[in-house]
Amino acid sequence: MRTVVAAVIERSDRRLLIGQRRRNDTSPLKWEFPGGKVESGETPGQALSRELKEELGAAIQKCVPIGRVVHQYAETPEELEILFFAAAIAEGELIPRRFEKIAWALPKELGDYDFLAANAGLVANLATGKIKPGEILEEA
Ligand SMILES: Nc1nc2c([nH]c(=O)n2[C@H]2C[C@H](O)[C@@H](COP(=O)(O)OP(=O)(O)OP(=O)(O)O)O2)c(=O)[nH]1
Repeated sequence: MRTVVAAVIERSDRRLLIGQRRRNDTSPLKWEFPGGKVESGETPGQALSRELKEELGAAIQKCVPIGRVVHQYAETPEELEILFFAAAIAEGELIPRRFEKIAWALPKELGDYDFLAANAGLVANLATGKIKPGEILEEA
């Protein structure tokens, strides 16, 4: 089983950062949270920091686990364990290096985006306010 880490980043206006996969990626043009596969020798936290730097030029300041999903996509052989985190990043411009595009969406707008299948449960919990990443980070 391959482990993937992904970050839910909330801005001061409550919007969440989401990224659209590129046309030539697996699951083309689907939306996801920034992140990627944990490489050997890395902790999940280290992998999250590396991915956010690579994908967006962003520096993680804090992260707290908010969910775990095991999912197998039909088009890929490996089963995935996806670890979701609420994360805070340092202020500064984001440079989308690996996404078709990025967006800042209100939780209630998340349903308008075509997310990867494994994200359905988390997206529902964010959209209904059952999971509030900003509050979770503040309380941690
Ligand atoms: N970054 C990220 N990946 C996710 C999320 N949800 C979800 O199912 N995934 C899946 C998509 C990919 O299969 C895998 C992340 O792999 P990756 O982004 O590092 O690498 P990749 O697209 O090159 O992987 P691959 O499928 O082409 O092998 O996890 C999510 O919210 N964020």
